[in-house]
This record gives sequence, C-alpha cells and structure tokens, in this order.
Amino acid sequence: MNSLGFDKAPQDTRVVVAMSGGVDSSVTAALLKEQGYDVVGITLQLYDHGLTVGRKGACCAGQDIYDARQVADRIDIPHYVLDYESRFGQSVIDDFADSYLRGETPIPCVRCNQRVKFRDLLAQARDLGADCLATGHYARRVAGPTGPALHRGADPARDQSYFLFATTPAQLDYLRFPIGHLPKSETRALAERLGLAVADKPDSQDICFVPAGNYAQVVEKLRPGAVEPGEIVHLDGRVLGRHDGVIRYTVGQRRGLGIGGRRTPEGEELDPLYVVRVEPETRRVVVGPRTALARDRVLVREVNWLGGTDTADVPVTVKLRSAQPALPARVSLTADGGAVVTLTQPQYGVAPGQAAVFYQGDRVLGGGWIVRAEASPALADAPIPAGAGTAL
Ligand SMILES: Nc1ncnc2c1ncn2[C@@H]1O[C@H](COP(=O)(O)OP(=O)(O)OP(=O)(O)O)[C@@H](O)[C@H]1O
Repeated sequence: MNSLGFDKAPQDTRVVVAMSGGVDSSVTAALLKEQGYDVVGITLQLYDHGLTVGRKGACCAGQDIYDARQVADRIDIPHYVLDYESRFGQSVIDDFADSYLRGETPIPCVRCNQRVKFRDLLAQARDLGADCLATGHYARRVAGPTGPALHRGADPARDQSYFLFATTPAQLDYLRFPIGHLPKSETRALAERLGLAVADKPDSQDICFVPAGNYAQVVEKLRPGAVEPGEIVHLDGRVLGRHDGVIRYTVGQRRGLGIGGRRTPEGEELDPLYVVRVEPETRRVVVGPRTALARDRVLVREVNWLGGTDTADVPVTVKLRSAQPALPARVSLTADGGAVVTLTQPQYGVAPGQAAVFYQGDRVLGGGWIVRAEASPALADAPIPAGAGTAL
C-alpha cells in the first residue's frame, strides 16, 4: 500500500493538491511529488479584495495565486487556477454577512471547507480522474474499522480539526492531509529543503477575505444599510449607551463596549460588564456581569456525526470556540438533526453561530452550529465560582 493508502505505485496514483500559495499546501504538493505521485495542483480564485475594501484588482489573492504557480513550476507539476469567486460568494461570504446580521458570530472557514473545497473542488478532482484530494490542513485521517476517522493535527498549536467538523464520511474517504502529523516548524524546514520560495511566507491571517480583521467593514459593504445603530442595555433594563451595529458584538465580549463603568484609582474596572445577548430584532446589545454568562447546556443544529451508531448521551470533550480548549461534556443527538451538549462545568461566553465540535481523545466525533446556550435549573441556583471559565 502506498503512503496515500492505495494498492498501486505512486506514479499510478493521481492526487489533486489544493494549493493556496501558502507554505502548508506547497509542502504538501512538493512532498507528494518527491514521493513519485502523479500530482496536479489546483488553486481557487475565491475572492477579490476589491469586493471588500474597494480597490478592485488590488488583491493579495493575486499574490497567492502567483506563489502557487511558482511552486508548481519549481516542482514541475501541472497547475490550474479555477475561478470560484461566485460560488465562494454564494456559499461562504453571503452566509457570513447574514449570520452576523442575525446576531451570530460565524465561522466562514467551516463553510468554505464544507461547501467549496470538499464539495465543488472535490467533484472537480474526481472529474480530473484523481484518486484523492490532498490539502495542507493540520488534521489527520486515521484508518479505522468502519472507515477513516478524522483526528486532530499532531501539532496542538496548529490543529485545524475544529474547522473540519462538517466533513462527511464520503468526503473524508476521498481526502488526504499529508502534513497533519507534522509540527509547523518541520513543515517550514521541509519547505527550505525542497527549495520552495514560500518557505518564509507569513502564516495566513484569520479569515482570508477579511483584510486586517475588519469584518464589520466587510459586512457593511456587503449589506449596505443593514447595519444600524442601537442601544446597549443592562440586563436590569438600564440603557447604558449606544452602539454602531449588533454585528460588532459577540457574546462574552468585554472590551470595546465603550460604556465606561466604575474604576479603581489604578484604572481597573470594578464591575466589568460583558455582552450577554445580541438582539438583532430590537437592535439591542444586552450586557451584564460575568455571572450572567454562565451556561451549561448548548443547543446545536446541523450536526455532522462521525461517531458511529452510539448517539445518545455520549461522553465527549467539546470545543465551543476555535481558540479554546476542549471541555468535558456529554452529547445527545436529537431527532431533528441537532444535538444537546451538557457541559460538566459552566462556560462563560458561548456564542450562537460558532461551532460546537465533539472529540473523544484526538478523534473528532462530529459537531454542529451553536443555536443557543442555556443555564440548567441546577446551574441557575448554584453559586458561581469567582473567575471560573473563560470570557473574551
Ligand atoms: N485558494 C485556495 N485554493 C486552493 N486550495 C486552498 C485555497 N485556500 C486554501 N486551500 C487549501 O485549504 C488548506 C487550508 O487552508 P487555510 O487557509 O486554512 O490554511 P493555511 O494553514 O493558511 O494553509 P496554507 O499554508 O497552505 O495556505 C490549504 O492548505 C490548502 O490545501
């Protein structure tokens, strides 16, 4: 069996590599080529910053495409650039804008993997007669008794499995993550050794189509007039101030509320306030003390379950934000395709629109989109430990 899991020689195995122009997918392509595979590189033109910042054509996406082409030339593989801008717009960017307007905090990278890379690009790879589609994701595909399982990337600082929770078993069957077992430092060292010009290229930033992290500006451009000011209201009903649009707030947020508050002579906040709820219908941002954020039941929709037949009250750890650790919980699938997650310890800052991703050890058991979080009656009555949990 070859390193991609096929019973044939590498030169008889065609693999399409999704090449972003970054270090990870460049090394992926170069390693496979070095191992003798029949490698075809594809780079997707996904967006144009002109759409989002107003300078049509002045796009870093162009630089990335150029970088991917340079790598393909260097390692001598065919390389295609496909215009996926309209699909990406419909499947990812529209959803991103609408989700913010619904008061949520979306994760477009999951939608991109689910709807663009692993649906449309995957179909394209099949059309090209490829045996599999490889990406530079830091995740692992581990053979198991009932087919491949999705595991975290070996480098905990780089693990991207959270963003891959929606990958179906059929997609996983066709996918390969050839660098998922490497630490990033080794990927960069490999890029040096392989003579790739992108070896020192900085890591890509958060959301590829949002320049400098200014997502609110992007939403305003995409939905002109839809972002309206409103009130910042305390849970007790007091109006504390005004805001420029609910899209600027996420549950658990403390900084940037601009409503002051009492401070010690040293400038420390005495009773800091957090965003407890975002209400797009009334255009209100509701704030309260940290204790008001405690939640131990999370309702999730559109669950992709990769955990086999056991679907009721399964012990898991769950990640509720990409940058937070996985927490002990139990998950129960519901008949409507969702799940109820019961946390062992309350969390502070669970935001609708983020993903809840379930793990058993390193294995991804599935995940879904957070609809809302609640405090169970037991929690509502319990004293809250000072400083427990995390908030933004
Ligand atoms: N525009 C694109 N065209 C083709 N494939 C892409 C594109 N963007 C991302 N990918 C694929 O998806 C993977 C993950 O993308 P992401 O942007 O999350 O990762 P990254 O860590 O920045 O990876 P890289 O260093 O390869 O850019 C990439 O490694 C690549 O295989």
